[in-house]
Amino acid sequence: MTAGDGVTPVGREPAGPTGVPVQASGAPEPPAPPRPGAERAVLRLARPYLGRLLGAGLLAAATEFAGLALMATATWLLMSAAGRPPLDRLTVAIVAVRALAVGRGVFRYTERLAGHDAVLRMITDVRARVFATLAVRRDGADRRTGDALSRLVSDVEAAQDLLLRVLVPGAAAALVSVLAVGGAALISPPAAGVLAVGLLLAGVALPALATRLTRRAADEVAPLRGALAVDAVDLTHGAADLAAFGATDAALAAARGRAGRLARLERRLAATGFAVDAAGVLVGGLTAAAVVVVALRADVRGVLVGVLAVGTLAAVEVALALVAAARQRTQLRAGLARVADLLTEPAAPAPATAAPPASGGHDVRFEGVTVRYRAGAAPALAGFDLDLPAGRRVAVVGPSGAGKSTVAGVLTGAVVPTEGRVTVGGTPVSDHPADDLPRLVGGLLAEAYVFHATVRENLLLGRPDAGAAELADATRAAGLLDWVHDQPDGWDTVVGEQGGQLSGGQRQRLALARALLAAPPVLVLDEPTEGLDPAAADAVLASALAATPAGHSVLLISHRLSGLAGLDEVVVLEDGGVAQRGRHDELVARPGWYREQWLRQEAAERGYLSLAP
Ligand SMILES: Nc1ncnc2c1ncn2[C@@H]1O[C@H](COP(=O)(O)OP(=O)(O)OP(=O)(O)O)[C@@H](O)[C@H]1O
Repeated sequence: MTAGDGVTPVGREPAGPTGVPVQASGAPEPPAPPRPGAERAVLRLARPYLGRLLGAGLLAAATEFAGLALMATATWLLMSAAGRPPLDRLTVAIVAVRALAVGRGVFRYTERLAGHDAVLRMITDVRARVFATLAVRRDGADRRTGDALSRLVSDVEAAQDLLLRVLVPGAAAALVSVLAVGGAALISPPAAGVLAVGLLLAGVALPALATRLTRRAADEVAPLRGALAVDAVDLTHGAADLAAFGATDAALAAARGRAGRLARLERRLAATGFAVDAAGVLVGGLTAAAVVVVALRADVRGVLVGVLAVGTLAAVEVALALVAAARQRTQLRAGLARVADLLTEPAAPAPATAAPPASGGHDVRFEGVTVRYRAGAAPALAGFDLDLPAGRRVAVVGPSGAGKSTVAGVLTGAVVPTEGRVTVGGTPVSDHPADDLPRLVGGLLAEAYVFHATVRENLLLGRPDAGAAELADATRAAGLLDWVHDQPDGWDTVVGEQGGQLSGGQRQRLALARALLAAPPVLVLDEPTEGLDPAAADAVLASALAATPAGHSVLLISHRLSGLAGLDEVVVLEDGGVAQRGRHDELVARPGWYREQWLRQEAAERGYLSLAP
């Protein structure tokens, strides 16, 4: 039962690589280089906050400039004070030092406030877009919870860091470097030339070197983190199965291998970072020395030489922020590319036209629907036709893999047909607004999720405004009411994560009750009695059908043929095509898969087979 899991058949695949393809050895394949334009795709979402970001950038530049000016003025003040001049010659400098010290703190504070305000607003948009895309994404690879979580949390933070740690400080450092050269030129143009060279080394050459040295390792980090998040989810959720198959050690070893590789990469990145930082300090010292020599040769004397030396050290330090920004940018590339993959994808299958609302009724029609999940593979559904006018009840049966769940997936919009179309109320499913379709079509889909909440909360998801009587009716129809009454906490019984504190049958009944409570006009029931013994299955199916309001249509997907006698039509699917169709008694009378299977199931369930030799 895989069709309803949300997949995109061939030709509709979303763009871009996802996660880390893991080789049998457990070592991740080298990542594809992040595609260009990822930053642009993310930054496009920052547009509404451009004013705030510009403000933050200017405040950051003001902070750095105040720091630089503070160092230069303080140096001038200290050196001048050593000559014991009259106090009034120092007054302006004293006031300037105080003002710059206070101003720097104020600028820094307001810059952080403005920058974070803009970025947190933008991140909210990014997260909402990423979440919306993940929620409807149709390729199997991205159904991995860990990877999705990693994209939502750490990759999205890359977008935040791109602005706060790369663009804003980078732009501020570049601006202040230019101002520093201008300031030095007022004292000595040749010294300013040397300073410019030093700043170019610190702000251009070193960042380029840092990028070159760390790019490859950095590109591997984000997908590896995603893979580790997948490991964490698999190891936790699959712990019992891994133990049952004696595979725990191998799975742990593979995860440990990835964790070790991540640690090695991060160590390498840190070591390269330290080396580049050390080179930055060296550049600062050498530039200051060269500036002093050139200034002395240019006849600059006394206090101003000291101001130039200290100012140079401070300016180079400001320019070195560009090294940190470049390093950060390199490390963010892969994460940004993973986010951009999702941002550049349509968040949901957009309606082609403004769809007419539910006034079209809820007649359902499948017209030549073909679904092909993979290129070259046989179609899961081939030219499937079905009429399900309002009030009709149809069962789709057939052997495993025949395409039954795919029919349900196409009807609920989870699977997009490769050819043909499905209409509800005359409007193609893909043209119904995403919010409207579940009100028309819904029910119990394959692998229905039961939440870690109370029985009541799980049920109310189907219809939030349901009253006590409606809750009881739906639960009774699903055969779960006695169990609820037997629980000490009754409706407030917590069912555990993924319904883990329920038996398989109880979980299925709870999901069925929720579907019955929701009572959409087109009720899809995909294997509603899975996990129940034959007698219970017959009883539950009968009561569920009886509880469905007249006028509502039912599409029942089932591998059991019992209890179908009351339905208007039974469609037998084989290899994606319709092999037989008719009412139950007609099909039982005719030779074919249905009759054979019916006789076999009847015999097995009545225990006759056990009497066979
Ligand atoms: N998400 C998917 N990706 C690729 N192939 C898929 C996917 N879902 C289903 N298929 C393939 O499509 C075919 C039909 O699958 P489907 O789940 O519709 O069959 P089914 O009749 O419901 O089977 P079952 O009774 O075992 O649940 C199968 O061959 C299956 O392998």
